[in-house]
Amino acid sequence: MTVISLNQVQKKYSRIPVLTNVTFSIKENVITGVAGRNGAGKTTLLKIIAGFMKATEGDVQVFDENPFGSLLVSANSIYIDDAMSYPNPMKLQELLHEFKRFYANWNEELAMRLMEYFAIPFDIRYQFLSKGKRSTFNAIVGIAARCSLTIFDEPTTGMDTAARNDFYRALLKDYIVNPRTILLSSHYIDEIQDIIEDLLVIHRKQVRYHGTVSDLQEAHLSLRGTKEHLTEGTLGKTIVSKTRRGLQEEWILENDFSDAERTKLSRLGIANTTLSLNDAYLALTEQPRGGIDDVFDTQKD
Ligand SMILES: Nc1ncnc2c1ncn2[C@@H]1O[C@H](COP(=O)(O)OP(=O)(O)OP(=O)(O)O)[C@@H](O)[C@H]1O
Repeated sequence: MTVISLNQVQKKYSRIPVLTNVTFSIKENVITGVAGRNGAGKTTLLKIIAGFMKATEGDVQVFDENPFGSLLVSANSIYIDDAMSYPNPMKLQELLHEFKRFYANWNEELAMRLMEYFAIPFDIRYQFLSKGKRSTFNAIVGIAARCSLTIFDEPTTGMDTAARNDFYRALLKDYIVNPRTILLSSHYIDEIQDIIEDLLVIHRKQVRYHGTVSDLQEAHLSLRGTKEHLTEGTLGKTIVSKTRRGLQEEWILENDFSDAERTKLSRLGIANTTLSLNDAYLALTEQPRGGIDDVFDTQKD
């Protein structure tokens, strides 16, 4: 069953477009990573899906309804980010009590066990928690709510490495037993790659990629060699990026090489490897040509 469906969605802030022609759909019970450079439009997209803001144009369907103002969507979804706010006077234990009333699938025992594991005091107000502990508390709420649609927008902001690892592990363990549709935005692809099945990449206001992690990795090839050999071996190919590596260069290209073309690469002494997910993602979203090297390159050709 399709849980989220966007068709030709556009979003403008004060007439300035930040999302254009966004079309994709997400099936039930899949964990999808949402990635993109700073300012790409991830938060805007996630808030449109959560029903917090309206798209300027296009059709948005969540659980077969327009999420904006939908009771069905708000009752079955949770949106967690680092800007959560709760009523000031309430202590965490009182908040947890309220969540139990609000979220139909709330698992109190799990919430309590996670609070204890992450050493979060119950008898304190949210605003007095440290930055990392706030994120951890929000993450616990996101997991324990067990909503059919769970949206985490950069949930690990401020968490230390151990807490980040534990959060992703807890989320995955709970998801395996209680599958739901999860959107998880992060700038750290390495951290989420073991738990996501699909990746949605927003770039230049549009969907640059939506598909499986493995398909993305196979879509590109990394080649290392001298500039002359690389130029000869990649004639007519689409070059995504070029980076200096000492005396050699690393070029990332779209992977449409035939067997004969790969043989030619070997003959020229060019090493070819598939990319890590993070490198494949960077290849999609970095500037073409030399990237940051160009800034320092005073001898451009
Ligand atoms: N309320 C707003 N009014 C005007 N412009 C906005 C507003 N909110 C966001 N923007 C702009 O919309 C664009 C997308 O912002 P958004 O927060 O969705 O990006 P993001 O991908 O989540 O960024 P980041 O990775 O830095 O968190 C940015 O250029 C941002 O400056």
